[in-house]
Amino acid sequence: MKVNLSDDFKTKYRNLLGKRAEDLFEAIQQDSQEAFRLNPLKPDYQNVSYSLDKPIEYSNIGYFGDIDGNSIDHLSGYVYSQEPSAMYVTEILDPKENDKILDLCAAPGSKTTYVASKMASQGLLVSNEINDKRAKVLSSNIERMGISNTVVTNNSPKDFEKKFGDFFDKILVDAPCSGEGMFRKDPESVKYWSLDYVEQCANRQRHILDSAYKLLNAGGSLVYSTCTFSPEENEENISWLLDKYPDMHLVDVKKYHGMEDGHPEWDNGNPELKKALRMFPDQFNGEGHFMCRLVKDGEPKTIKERAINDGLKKEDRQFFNKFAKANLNGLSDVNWLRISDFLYQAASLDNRFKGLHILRNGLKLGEFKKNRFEPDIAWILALKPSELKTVYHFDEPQFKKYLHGESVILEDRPNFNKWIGLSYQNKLFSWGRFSNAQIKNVYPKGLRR
Ligand SMILES: C[S@@+](CC[C@H](N)C(=O)[O-])C[C@H]1O[C@@H](n2cnc3c(N)ncnc32)[C@H](O)[C@@H]1O
Repeated sequence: MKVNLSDDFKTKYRNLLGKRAEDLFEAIQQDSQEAFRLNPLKPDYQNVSYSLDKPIEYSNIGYFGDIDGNSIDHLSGYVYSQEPSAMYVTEILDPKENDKILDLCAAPGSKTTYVASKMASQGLLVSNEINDKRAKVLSSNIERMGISNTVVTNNSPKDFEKKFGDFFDKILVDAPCSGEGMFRKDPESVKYWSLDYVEQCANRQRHILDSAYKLLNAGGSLVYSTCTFSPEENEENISWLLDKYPDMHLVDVKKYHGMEDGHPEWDNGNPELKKALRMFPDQFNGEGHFMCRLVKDGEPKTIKERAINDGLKKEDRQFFNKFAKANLNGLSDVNWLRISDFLYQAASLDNRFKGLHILRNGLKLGEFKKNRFEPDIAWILALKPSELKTVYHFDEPQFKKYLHGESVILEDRPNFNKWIGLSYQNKLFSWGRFSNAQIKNVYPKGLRR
């Protein structure tokens, strides 16, 4: 589909880029670059049905290629579709296993799920999204990828300031922007673009950056990224932050083939801005992006957790242990948390979260029903086959039937325990409730196809 670039857009970029602007306009009319990531949180994670022949040089889990949202690799969280430029944002954030990380604009979750996959289920990741519908999508993507160290919140960045103060080691602001770098991926988005819209976005981004500064511990890193070319939303906002907060400074990030320096001449001429990174689709094999990493001066403060009560009732452990004894090969010691009738393996028991709108705190293990415990899909997506007493491997017709919402009859009438893991192509994707030679369908209605 042709992208209809407005005269204002063309004039603006002819002024900034000179003759090169024509190459950029031409690149915007080409197909966008498809890519995907593997998920190292899964066992045997390279076992996917997609070709791994075209690796992305700066990511050890990223590959060029397209994936199918109905494939088992996708449904079981072994792959995540993400275009190549966006992958580099997580690389420059450089998540480490015991970090406390805040992603302030996280939905639908491409960067956050990459961050979590680098933290190996350790530390704490808070994935926040201000828009409630988008926050739900974020939460389901986190569930699909089997992530357990993440609290998903649905708040404005400002809501965190009083509660958390300078709590976080690393913060990602992947800001809502005018989206110029995504025009060819989403040609409809060009309709919203105007010179005024760029200004509005830049203004909103400053508010988010201001919160991010306040939430960052001394010595911590802030990564700012947009998928737009406009200097107002990029270099100008970084200059604004550096002027307002002199204890912040830009640091160099490695630039691979086709990645370019930031443009000081599009702003106040400060040569530091060259440390930022730009990707233009006429030079780089990906969509348009801007990103940079800033560090806050000083020695990190020690942050102590202020633990809340886990909310478990007396009989909860009894019901849960009964379930575990019958269906699992053991149980590791985790932070339990009961919220209404649901049991979580909490990512955090810190009372700083009190009053925030939390969609998910860690891993939802299941629900207490009358005198019993029933496991949740989120849990199976985070378990390994070796942790379950019984895993039943479906063939293709059985898999399709189950995915469609039907039960599956086992002619050989095996003698299984009640809750079994279901796998297809060696990937766990659902619980099954076994009774009387049948695997009863418990695949969530919203996921059926
Ligand atoms: C570029 S998208 C984030 C994409 C996401 N990081 C990913 O990789 O999948 C920006 C997000 O910021 C959210 N947003 C919009 N206004 C906001 C505001 N004032 N503060 C924080 N986030 C906002 C949008 O709803 C949107 O989900």
